[in-house]
Amino acid sequence: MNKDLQDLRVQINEIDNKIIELLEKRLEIVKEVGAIKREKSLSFYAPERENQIYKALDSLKLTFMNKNSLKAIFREIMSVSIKMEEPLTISYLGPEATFTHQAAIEKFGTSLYYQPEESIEDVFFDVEQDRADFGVVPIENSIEGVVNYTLDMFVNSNVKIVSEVMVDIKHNLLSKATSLSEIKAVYSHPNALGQCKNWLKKHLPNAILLETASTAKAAKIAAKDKSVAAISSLAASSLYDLNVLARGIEDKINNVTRFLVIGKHIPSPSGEDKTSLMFSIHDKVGALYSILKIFYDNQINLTRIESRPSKQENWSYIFYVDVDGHIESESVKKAFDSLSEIVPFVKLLGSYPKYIK
Ligand SMILES: C=C(O[C@@H]1C=C(C(=O)O)C=C[C@H]1O)C(=O)O
Repeated sequence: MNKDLQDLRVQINEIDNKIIELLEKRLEIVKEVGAIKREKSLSFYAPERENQIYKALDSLKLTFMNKNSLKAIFREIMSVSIKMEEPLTISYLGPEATFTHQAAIEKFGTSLYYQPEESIEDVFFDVEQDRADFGVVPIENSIEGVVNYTLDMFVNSNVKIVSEVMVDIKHNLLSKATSLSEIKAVYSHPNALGQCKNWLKKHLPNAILLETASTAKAAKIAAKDKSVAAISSLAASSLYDLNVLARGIEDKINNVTRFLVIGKHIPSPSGEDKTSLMFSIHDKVGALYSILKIFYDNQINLTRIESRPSKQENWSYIFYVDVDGHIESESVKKAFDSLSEIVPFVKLLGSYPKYIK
Protein backbone atom coordinates (compact mmCIF):
# COMPACT_ATOMS: atom_id res chain seq x y z
CA MET A 1 0.00 0.00 0.00
CA ASN A 2 1.05 3.58 -0.65
CA LYS A 3 3.29 4.72 2.24
CA ASP A 4 1.58 8.13 2.62
CA LEU A 5 -1.85 6.53 2.76
CA GLN A 6 -0.64 4.07 5.36
CA ASP A 7 0.78 6.86 7.54
CA LEU A 8 -2.43 8.86 7.37
CA ARG A 9 -4.49 5.82 8.38
CA VAL A 10 -2.25 5.20 11.36
CA GLN A 11 -2.95 8.79 12.44
CA ILE A 12 -6.71 8.25 11.95
CA ASN A 13 -6.54 5.10 14.09
CA GLU A 14 -4.88 7.04 16.90
CA ILE A 15 -7.55 9.71 16.77
CA ASP A 16 -10.33 7.07 16.70
CA ASN A 17 -8.88 5.47 19.81
CA LYS A 18 -8.91 8.84 21.57
CA ILE A 19 -12.52 9.45 20.49
CA ILE A 20 -13.54 6.04 21.85
CA GLU A 21 -11.70 6.65 25.10
CA LEU A 22 -13.49 9.99 25.52
CA LEU A 23 -16.87 8.46 24.66
CA GLU A 24 -16.28 5.84 27.34
CA LYS A 25 -15.44 8.56 29.87
CA ARG A 26 -18.58 10.46 28.86
CA LEU A 27 -20.70 7.35 29.41
CA GLU A 28 -19.17 6.81 32.83
CA ILE A 29 -20.49 10.25 33.84
CA VAL A 30 -23.85 9.66 32.12
CA LYS A 31 -24.19 6.55 34.29
CA GLU A 32 -23.97 8.74 37.39
CA VAL A 33 -26.53 11.15 35.90
CA GLY A 34 -28.83 8.15 35.36
CA ALA A 35 -28.44 7.04 38.98
CA ILE A 36 -29.42 10.51 40.26
CA LYS A 37 -32.45 10.57 37.93
CA ARG A 38 -33.54 7.13 39.14
CA GLU A 39 -33.20 8.17 42.78
CA LYS A 40 -35.16 11.38 42.25
CA SER A 41 -37.69 9.90 39.77
CA LEU A 42 -36.63 12.35 37.04
CA SER A 43 -37.12 11.73 33.33
CA PHE A 44 -34.19 9.90 31.71
CA TYR A 45 -34.83 11.76 28.46
CA ALA A 46 -34.10 15.46 29.05
CA PRO A 47 -35.10 17.43 25.90
CA GLU A 48 -34.24 20.77 27.55
CA ARG A 49 -30.66 19.63 28.17
CA GLU A 50 -30.38 18.19 24.65
CA ASN A 51 -31.51 21.52 23.17
CA GLN A 52 -28.83 23.33 25.17
CA ILE A 53 -26.23 20.94 23.74
CA TYR A 54 -27.55 21.47 20.18
CA LYS A 55 -27.49 25.24 20.68
CA ALA A 56 -23.87 25.13 21.83
CA LEU A 57 -22.98 23.08 18.71
CA ASP A 58 -24.78 25.64 16.57
CA SER A 59 -22.61 28.48 17.82
CA LEU A 60 -19.31 26.71 16.99
CA LYS A 61 -17.13 27.93 14.14
CA LEU A 62 -16.02 24.82 12.27
CA THR A 63 -13.62 24.39 9.39
CA PHE A 64 -14.63 21.05 7.93
CA MET A 65 -17.80 19.81 9.51
CA ASN A 66 -21.32 20.64 8.40
CA LYS A 67 -23.60 21.58 11.36
CA ASN A 68 -26.20 18.93 10.46
CA SER A 69 -23.55 16.21 10.43
CA LEU A 70 -22.28 17.30 13.84
CA LYS A 71 -25.84 17.33 15.17
CA ALA A 72 -26.42 13.80 13.82
CA ILE A 73 -23.26 12.56 15.56
CA PHE A 74 -24.36 14.07 18.87
CA ARG A 75 -27.92 12.77 18.39
CA GLU A 76 -26.49 9.26 18.33
CA ILE A 77 -24.09 9.85 21.23
CA MET A 78 -27.04 11.03 23.35
CA SER A 79 -29.19 8.14 22.12
CA VAL A 80 -26.55 5.67 23.35
CA SER A 81 -26.41 7.60 26.64
CA ILE A 82 -30.17 7.47 27.20
CA LYS A 83 -30.13 3.74 26.43
CA MET A 84 -27.48 3.21 29.06
CA GLU A 85 -29.45 5.21 31.65
CA GLU A 86 -32.67 3.35 30.78
CA PRO A 87 -33.54 1.50 27.55
CA LEU A 88 -36.60 3.61 26.68
CA THR A 89 -39.38 2.53 24.31
CA ILE A 90 -40.70 5.06 21.80
CA SER A 91 -44.12 4.47 20.29
CA TYR A 92 -44.94 6.17 16.96
CA LEU A 93 -47.60 6.29 14.26
CA GLY A 94 -46.35 3.50 11.99
CA PRO A 95 -45.78 1.46 10.03
CA GLU A 96 -41.99 1.52 9.71
CA ALA A 97 -40.52 4.05 7.27
CA THR A 98 -43.31 6.63 7.67
CA PHE A 99 -42.40 10.28 8.19
CA THR A 100 -43.39 9.87 11.84
CA HIS A 101 -40.81 7.09 12.14
CA GLN A 102 -38.25 9.47 10.62
CA ALA A 103 -39.29 12.19 13.11
CA ALA A 104 -38.93 9.75 16.04
CA ILE A 105 -35.42 8.75 14.95
CA GLU A 106 -34.45 12.39 14.44
CA LYS A 107 -35.53 13.06 18.05
CA PHE A 108 -34.23 9.95 19.84
CA GLY A 109 -31.51 8.49 17.57
CA THR A 110 -31.27 4.82 16.60
CA SER A 111 -30.22 3.25 19.91
CA LEU A 112 -33.66 3.10 21.59
CA TYR A 113 -36.58 0.69 21.05
CA TYR A 114 -39.25 1.72 18.58
CA GLN A 115 -42.81 0.49 18.57
CA PRO A 116 -44.93 1.24 15.46
CA GLU A 117 -48.68 1.64 16.07
CA GLU A 118 -51.62 1.62 13.66
CA SER A 119 -53.28 4.78 14.95
CA ILE A 120 -52.58 8.06 16.74
CA GLU A 121 -54.96 6.88 19.46
CA ASP A 122 -52.81 3.78 20.09
CA VAL A 123 -49.69 5.94 20.49
CA PHE A 124 -51.49 8.00 23.17
CA PHE A 125 -52.69 4.80 24.90
CA ASP A 126 -49.16 3.31 24.87
CA VAL A 127 -47.87 6.33 26.80
CA GLU A 128 -50.88 6.58 29.14
CA GLN A 129 -50.75 2.88 29.99
CA ASP A 130 -46.95 2.68 30.31
CA ARG A 131 -46.42 0.42 27.30
CA ALA A 132 -44.08 3.12 25.99
CA ASP A 133 -42.06 5.88 27.66
CA PHE A 134 -42.69 8.43 24.91
CA GLY A 135 -44.82 8.71 21.78
CA VAL A 136 -44.38 10.59 18.49
CA VAL A 137 -47.40 11.87 16.52
CA PRO A 138 -47.88 14.36 13.65
CA ILE A 139 -49.55 17.66 14.59
CA GLU A 140 -49.45 19.92 11.51
CA ASN A 141 -48.17 20.19 7.96
CA SER A 142 -47.12 23.46 6.35
CA ILE A 143 -49.39 22.80 3.34
CA GLU A 144 -52.24 20.61 4.62
CA GLY A 145 -52.68 22.29 8.02
CA VAL A 146 -53.47 20.73 11.40
CA VAL A 147 -53.85 16.99 12.11
CA ASN A 148 -57.25 17.15 13.80
CA TYR A 149 -57.04 13.63 15.14
CA THR A 150 -54.02 14.48 17.29
CA LEU A 151 -55.53 17.72 18.62
CA ASP A 152 -58.76 15.93 19.57
CA MET A 153 -56.86 13.26 21.51
CA PHE A 154 -55.68 15.84 24.05
CA VAL A 155 -59.27 16.46 25.25
CA ASN A 156 -59.51 13.22 27.21
CA SER A 157 -55.83 12.42 27.69
CA ASN A 158 -53.46 13.46 30.41
CA VAL A 159 -50.27 13.00 28.43
CA LYS A 160 -48.01 16.03 28.14
CA ILE A 161 -46.18 17.48 25.16
CA VAL A 162 -42.49 17.21 26.03
CA SER A 163 -40.81 18.13 22.76
CA GLU A 164 -41.38 18.99 19.09
CA VAL A 165 -39.60 18.11 15.86
CA MET A 166 -39.94 19.28 12.24
CA VAL A 167 -39.25 17.05 9.25
CA ASP A 168 -38.86 18.16 5.61
CA ILE A 169 -41.31 16.09 3.63
CA LYS A 170 -39.78 14.74 0.45
CA HIS A 171 -41.93 12.51 -1.73
CA ASN A 172 -40.54 9.91 -4.13
CA LEU A 173 -42.06 7.58 -6.71
CA LEU A 174 -41.13 3.99 -5.81
CA SER A 175 -41.79 0.78 -7.69
CA LYS A 176 -40.51 -2.69 -8.57
CA ALA A 177 -40.76 -1.49 -12.18
CA THR A 178 -37.79 0.20 -13.80
CA SER A 179 -39.57 2.81 -15.92
CA LEU A 180 -42.59 5.11 -15.66
CA SER A 181 -44.17 3.56 -18.76
CA GLU A 182 -44.89 0.35 -16.79
CA ILE A 183 -46.95 2.15 -14.09
CA LYS A 184 -50.75 1.73 -14.23
CA ALA A 185 -51.66 2.85 -10.69
CA VAL A 186 -50.14 5.01 -7.93
CA TYR A 187 -50.86 4.36 -4.25
CA SER A 188 -50.29 6.74 -1.35
CA HIS A 189 -51.75 8.61 1.60
CA PRO A 190 -54.30 11.21 0.35
CA ASN A 191 -52.06 14.08 1.57
CA ALA A 192 -49.10 12.79 -0.43
CA LEU A 193 -51.24 12.26 -3.57
CA GLY A 194 -52.52 15.83 -3.14
CA GLN A 195 -49.03 17.23 -2.67
CA CYS A 196 -47.79 15.59 -5.90
CA LYS A 197 -50.89 16.29 -8.03
CA ASN A 198 -49.16 18.38 -10.73
CA TRP A 199 -46.23 16.02 -11.07
CA LEU A 200 -48.58 13.05 -11.46
CA LYS A 201 -50.71 14.87 -14.04
CA LYS A 202 -47.62 15.67 -16.08
CA HIS A 203 -45.70 12.39 -15.84
CA LEU A 204 -48.40 9.75 -15.26
CA PRO A 205 -51.60 11.24 -16.73
CA ASN A 206 -53.26 7.85 -17.26
CA ALA A 207 -52.42 6.20 -13.93
CA ILE A 208 -55.23 5.46 -11.45
CA LEU A 209 -54.64 7.16 -8.06
CA LEU A 210 -55.49 5.02 -5.01
CA GLU A 211 -55.49 6.06 -1.34
CA THR A 212 -53.80 4.19 1.52
CA ALA A 213 -53.67 4.80 5.29
CA SER A 214 -49.97 5.70 5.18
CA THR A 215 -47.22 6.30 2.64
CA ALA A 216 -45.39 3.22 3.98
CA LYS A 217 -48.45 1.01 3.40
CA ALA A 218 -48.41 2.19 -0.22
CA ALA A 219 -44.78 1.06 -0.52
CA LYS A 220 -45.73 -2.36 0.87
CA ILE A 221 -48.41 -2.73 -1.82
CA ALA A 222 -45.98 -1.60 -4.55
CA ALA A 223 -43.52 -4.29 -3.44
CA LYS A 224 -46.03 -6.96 -4.55
CA ASP A 225 -47.09 -5.61 -7.96
CA LYS A 226 -44.76 -4.39 -10.68
CA SER A 227 -47.48 -2.40 -12.45
CA VAL A 228 -48.00 -0.06 -9.50
CA ALA A 229 -45.94 2.65 -7.84
CA ALA A 230 -46.08 4.24 -4.39
CA ILE A 231 -45.39 7.79 -3.29
CA SER A 232 -43.29 7.24 -0.20
CA SER A 233 -40.06 7.97 1.65
CA LEU A 234 -36.54 6.89 0.68
CA ALA A 235 -36.50 4.83 3.88
CA ALA A 236 -39.44 2.85 2.47
CA SER A 237 -37.53 2.23 -0.77
CA SER A 238 -34.79 0.42 1.14
CA LEU A 239 -37.19 -1.33 3.54
CA TYR A 240 -39.27 -2.79 0.67
CA ASP A 241 -36.46 -3.00 -1.88
CA LEU A 242 -38.09 -0.67 -4.43
CA ASN A 243 -36.55 1.34 -7.25
CA VAL A 244 -36.67 5.11 -6.90
CA LEU A 245 -38.24 6.11 -10.24
CA ALA A 246 -38.32 9.82 -9.33
CA ARG A 247 -37.13 11.86 -6.36
CA GLY A 248 -38.62 14.98 -4.79
CA ILE A 249 -41.86 14.92 -6.78
CA GLU A 250 -43.82 17.24 -4.45
CA ASP A 251 -45.32 20.26 -6.23
CA LYS A 252 -44.34 22.77 -3.56
CA ILE A 253 -40.95 22.88 -1.97
CA ASN A 254 -40.76 23.79 1.72
CA ASN A 255 -43.18 21.08 2.72
CA VAL A 256 -42.57 20.56 6.43
CA THR A 257 -44.46 18.49 9.01
CA ARG A 258 -44.30 19.26 12.72
CA PHE A 259 -44.45 16.32 15.14
CA LEU A 260 -44.99 16.24 18.90
CA VAL A 261 -43.28 14.01 21.42
CA ILE A 262 -45.69 13.05 24.19
CA GLY A 263 -44.73 11.80 27.63
CA LYS A 264 -45.84 12.07 31.23
CA HIS A 265 -43.81 14.90 32.73
CA ILE A 266 -43.22 18.48 31.66
CA PRO A 267 -39.49 19.10 31.13
CA SER A 268 -37.67 21.93 32.96
CA PRO A 269 -37.13 25.22 31.09
CA SER A 270 -34.42 25.16 28.40
CA GLY A 271 -34.23 28.92 27.99
CA GLU A 272 -36.19 28.90 24.72
CA ASP A 273 -39.52 27.18 25.21
CA LYS A 274 -43.10 27.00 24.04
CA THR A 275 -46.25 26.30 26.03
CA SER A 276 -49.39 24.66 24.60
CA LEU A 277 -52.81 25.13 26.21
CA MET A 278 -56.40 24.21 25.43
CA PHE A 279 -59.51 25.94 26.75
CA SER A 280 -63.20 26.49 26.11
CA ILE A 281 -64.92 29.88 26.36
CA HIS A 282 -68.27 31.23 27.56
CA ASP A 283 -70.76 32.03 24.80
CA LYS A 284 -70.79 35.82 25.22
CA VAL A 285 -69.59 39.03 23.59
CA GLY A 286 -65.85 39.56 23.91
CA ALA A 287 -65.11 36.13 25.42
CA LEU A 288 -62.20 35.38 23.07
CA TYR A 289 -61.07 39.00 23.15
CA SER A 290 -60.69 38.95 26.95
CA ILE A 291 -58.55 35.82 26.68
CA LEU A 292 -56.27 37.22 24.00
CA LYS A 293 -55.98 40.38 26.12
CA ILE A 294 -54.54 38.32 28.99
CA PHE A 295 -51.67 37.21 26.74
CA TYR A 296 -51.19 40.77 25.52
CA ASP A 297 -51.21 42.21 29.05
CA ASN A 298 -48.52 39.73 30.08
CA GLN A 299 -46.51 40.48 26.90
CA ILE A 300 -46.72 36.86 25.77
CA ASN A 301 -46.28 36.06 22.09
CA LEU A 302 -49.11 33.85 20.83
CA THR A 303 -47.64 31.73 18.01
CA ARG A 304 -50.67 29.64 17.04
CA ILE A 305 -54.39 29.40 17.65
CA GLU A 306 -56.73 26.66 16.41
CA SER A 307 -60.32 25.87 17.19
CA ARG A 308 -62.09 22.51 17.07
CA PRO A 309 -65.70 21.49 17.68
CA SER A 310 -66.09 20.57 21.36
CA LYS A 311 -68.12 17.43 20.40
CA GLN A 312 -70.17 18.01 23.58
CA GLU A 313 -72.59 20.51 22.12
CA ASN A 314 -73.05 21.70 18.52
CA TRP A 315 -71.37 25.01 17.68
CA SER A 316 -69.31 25.13 20.84
CA TYR A 317 -65.56 25.06 20.42
CA ILE A 318 -62.29 24.22 22.09
CA PHE A 319 -59.34 26.51 21.42
CA TYR A 320 -55.73 25.38 21.24
CA VAL A 321 -52.98 27.94 21.61
CA ASP A 322 -49.17 27.87 21.55
CA VAL A 323 -47.32 30.68 23.25
CA ASP A 324 -43.66 31.55 23.67
CA GLY A 325 -42.24 30.79 27.13
CA HIS A 326 -42.32 28.04 29.78
CA ILE A 327 -45.12 27.55 32.31
CA GLU A 328 -42.53 28.03 35.08
CA SER A 329 -41.82 31.56 33.84
CA GLU A 330 -43.51 34.37 35.78
CA SER A 331 -45.49 35.78 32.83
CA VAL A 332 -46.81 32.49 31.40
CA LYS A 333 -47.78 31.27 34.86
CA LYS A 334 -49.61 34.52 35.57
CA ALA A 335 -51.45 34.37 32.23
CA PHE A 336 -52.43 30.73 32.86
CA ASP A 337 -53.82 31.60 36.32
CA SER A 338 -55.79 34.57 34.95
CA LEU A 339 -57.13 32.39 32.13
CA SER A 340 -58.23 29.71 34.61
CA GLU A 341 -60.32 32.33 36.43
CA ILE A 342 -62.42 33.32 33.41
CA VAL A 343 -62.88 30.20 31.25
CA PRO A 344 -65.13 27.18 31.95
CA PHE A 345 -62.29 24.77 31.13
CA VAL A 346 -58.52 25.02 30.66
CA LYS A 347 -55.77 22.41 30.40
CA LEU A 348 -52.00 22.77 30.21
CA LEU A 349 -50.80 20.46 27.41
CA GLY A 350 -47.12 21.03 27.99
CA SER A 351 -44.07 23.30 28.03
CA TYR A 352 -41.20 22.14 25.87
CA PRO A 353 -38.03 23.37 24.15
CA LYS A 354 -38.47 24.98 20.74
CA TYR A 355 -37.18 22.85 17.89
CA ILE A 356 -33.66 23.67 16.74
CA LYS A 357 -32.91 22.59 13.17
C1 LIG B 1 -26.98 12.54 30.32
C2 LIG B 1 -28.24 12.98 30.38
O1 LIG B 1 -29.33 12.21 29.91
C3 LIG B 1 -29.75 12.18 28.53
C4 LIG B 1 -28.57 12.16 27.65
C5 LIG B 1 -27.93 13.35 27.34
C6 LIG B 1 -26.52 13.35 26.88
O2 LIG B 1 -26.01 12.29 26.50
O3 LIG B 1 -25.88 14.43 26.92
C7 LIG B 1 -28.64 14.57 27.49
C8 LIG B 1 -29.92 14.61 27.96
C9 LIG B 1 -30.67 13.39 28.30
O4 LIG B 1 -31.63 13.13 27.30
C10 LIG B 1 -28.58 14.27 31.02
O5 LIG B 1 -29.77 14.49 31.34
O6 LIG B 1 -27.67 15.09 31.22
